[in-house]
Amino acid sequence: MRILVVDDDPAFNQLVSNYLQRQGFMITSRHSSKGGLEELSKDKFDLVLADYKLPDLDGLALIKKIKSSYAGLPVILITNYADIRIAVDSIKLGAYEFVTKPVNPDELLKVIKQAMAKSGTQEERSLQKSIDSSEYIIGQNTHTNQLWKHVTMVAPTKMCVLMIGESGTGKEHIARTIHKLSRRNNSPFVAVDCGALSVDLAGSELFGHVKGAFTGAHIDKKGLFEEAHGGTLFLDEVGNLPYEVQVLLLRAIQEGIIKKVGNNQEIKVDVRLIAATNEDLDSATEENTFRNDLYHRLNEFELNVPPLKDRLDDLDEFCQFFIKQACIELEKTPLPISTEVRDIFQTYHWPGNLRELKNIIRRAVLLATGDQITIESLPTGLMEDHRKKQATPLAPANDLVLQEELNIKNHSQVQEKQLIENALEKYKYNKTKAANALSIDRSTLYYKIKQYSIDC
Ligand SMILES: Nc1ncnc2c1ncn2[C@@H]1O[C@H](COP(=O)(O)OP(=O)(O)OP(=O)(O)O)[C@@H](O)[C@H]1O
Repeated sequence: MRILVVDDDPAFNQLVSNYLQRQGFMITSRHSSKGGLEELSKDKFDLVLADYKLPDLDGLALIKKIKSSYAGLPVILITNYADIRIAVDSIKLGAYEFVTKPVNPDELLKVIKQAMAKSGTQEERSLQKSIDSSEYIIGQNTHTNQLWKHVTMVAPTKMCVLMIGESGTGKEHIARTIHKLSRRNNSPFVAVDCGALSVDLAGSELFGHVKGAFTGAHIDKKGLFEEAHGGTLFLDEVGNLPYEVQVLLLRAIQEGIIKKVGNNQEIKVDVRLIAATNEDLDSATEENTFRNDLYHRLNEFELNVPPLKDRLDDLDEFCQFFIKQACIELEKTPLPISTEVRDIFQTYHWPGNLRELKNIIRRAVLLATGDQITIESLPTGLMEDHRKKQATPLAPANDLVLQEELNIKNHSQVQEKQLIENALEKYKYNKTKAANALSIDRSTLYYKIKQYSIDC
């Protein structure tokens, strides 16, 4: 395996090169970006290790150049910890990882091995089969730009993050990105669907059990907390957690100590928690279905993830991204979407959000026969929705009267705001009832209240 080291500090360069050679790698080292790029044009490498501070182009500019000519080649950036923003930018530009100075050789070796395992050999890369599923689209939308800023700010901390958003908006993707941008990125990211944790099994799933603890416990088992030790535990659909399990979870978070089922021995765990919900947990605490203390423990930092229909300005970028992914997976040549399809996408309300868009595009790429994606490759449900919308034009805003069956998903932003205000007023600011009347879930209502700065 060949590694290109680009660093202008001769002592550091020598040290890293010697260490990696001892680990069995073939090393070529250069002291500038220009030198590094020359090497890449002459020879094949499996990985580039680049310092940020270089005498000509800086590390970020170097990553850009490498990614434009050798897309699948993993690059690891070396920065000072004080340069955390640069490190974050490097990930956005496609770096596999960043390592901070002073470099711990074992940590470096681990990251290099992970990068190589993920990207495969030069031959595999040249087949362009690898999909970088960790790529994160920030988009143009003001709200999602702000969201990205918050993601990068909270990532390096140990704060618990609570994400609120509809299904398919990208909550797990954000959780993985936070983990990747954190200092825990060399330890595991473990995800659990809380709705699937039954009262009977939750203790054993979260904290593990010892052999003989209950009927069927034939061997000792590690729980999710232990598996995520040193890393991040992602609690998806946390609102579905049975009440009894919430108590167990709170204790584990507060004390950082767990006990396996059937054993009294205390085990210390170091886990960062990220939770996600598509419910309004605030109301759930009022209704006593979610513990208030757990809610506040998880909600040290809140992120609101908008539904796709509220970030349609990002739709084109997501389309391109998902087309690229689908084409790599299905071994097809990238193709654009027709203007007609684009118009349909722009007026659709996307109840399944990014997941729905990704699936529709994947299907369309598979079915496409010509040189672009046309309406023939769209699912019938989407086309029917479009036809219905065309057949029933919207009533002018001043004619609108709130009706129980009104669905706000079909209205413009001005109309939407008015409808939400009317619904809130009608139901005396009871958000559950207002959301029901508007046929949206409570997390969307909360998001919209914030979006339109509605006073309630
Ligand atoms: N910012 C993004 N950039 C690129 N892809 C994204 C982004 N956000 C989401 N995706 C992709 O969209 C799909 C849906 O995202 P994800 O599974 O994270 O949604 P979710 O909100 O966690 O859904 P659920 O609540 O149903 O679990 C995934 O395939 C994910 O990779």
